[in-house]
Amino acid sequence: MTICMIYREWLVGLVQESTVTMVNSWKSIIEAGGGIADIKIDQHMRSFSGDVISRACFGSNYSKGEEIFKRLRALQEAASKRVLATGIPGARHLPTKSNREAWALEKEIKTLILQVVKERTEAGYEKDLLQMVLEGAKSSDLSRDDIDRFIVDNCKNIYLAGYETTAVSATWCLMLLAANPDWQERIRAEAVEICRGQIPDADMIRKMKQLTMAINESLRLYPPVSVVSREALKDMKFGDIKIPQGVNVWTLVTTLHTDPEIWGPDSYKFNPDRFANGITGACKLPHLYVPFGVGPRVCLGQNLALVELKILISMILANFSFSISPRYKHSPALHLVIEPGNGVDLLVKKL
Ligand code: HEM
Repeated sequence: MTICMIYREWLVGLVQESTVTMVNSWKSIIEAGGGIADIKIDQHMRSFSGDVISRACFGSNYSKGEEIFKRLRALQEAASKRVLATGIPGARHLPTKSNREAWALEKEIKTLILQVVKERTEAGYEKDLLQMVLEGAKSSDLSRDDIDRFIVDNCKNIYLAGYETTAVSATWCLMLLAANPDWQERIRAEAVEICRGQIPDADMIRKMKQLTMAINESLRLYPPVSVVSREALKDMKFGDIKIPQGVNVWTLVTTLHTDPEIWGPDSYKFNPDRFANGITGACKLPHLYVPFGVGPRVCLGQNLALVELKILISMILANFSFSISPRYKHSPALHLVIEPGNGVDLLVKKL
């Protein structure tokens, strides 16, 4: 067995555990509600993806990982408020109340991460992402302070890149399946036939073609990351447009993903069948579909994210049926990711 396969099995195992926890929590809520429940699903999806990323990152130091991630989430909220609230260059250096709160959180996060690192170094080897970061730091020729910063920054990056994006993707996909019961039924039939009452594993999710098509379509219509950006490292020219060195070029993902020139006249419609022959069959050129970005800086966690989405959604479909609740108000909003402005409310029944 190669190292890659060992890691894949380990990751699939921990996604399965987090999924079972999520599904059991819905079963309890539905039982308490007498067979049906009106659930705002956003927070449940966040707990699921937070659980996966804490375990993937911090292995057996997982409960301390959760503490760190709780503070990172608070920091992320504070940061998005600060950016939206002022917009004044340099304002993030002023000792305002919210800045002081953010600085205190930063300090706590650093202390907690370095505490886990110390425990880990004393306890020995584990196969999690923290271990990979530590080994990356060890093989560099950075100074002690820079090593600490490297470790703290990488742990923060993994969390910020992998938590909200996966949670919001699952939320949008479930909303679309609730609004399209024919597709919900098709994917459920596929999941039930392939899994036969078992928890889906890597082989099973590979066989789930309809589910893959629906996830692709959901990431097309609601890509969590709205902009893929690149800085011009030298003066460049695209056609007639001159781009001076240092300028950031933003590609608007939603615009690319819904252009009728690229996707055809039904570009705003939920139609997973367009992915029946993969991404190349769905649009004019495959690099116009970029939910995970493109090129050498493409998302490092895309395989993990797809495993998470496939195991979670197929398990939910095998255990529950659901429709849109009358409480739901459709209002996609751009915060750090494109998320449902008022959350997603589903009426969920146990099968
Ligand atoms: C559905 C979920 C996810 C979506 C839609 C997503 C999307 C993206 C996008 C659009 C980028 C920028 C790529 C570019 O500039 O070309 C990115 C980068 C990145 N993502 Fe994800 N991501 C997801 C989940 C994850 C997960 C679960 C992890 C980690 C466990 C992760 C780790 C990263 C990292 C480390 C980068 C930076 C790569 C680099 O700069 O070299 N992502 N992601």
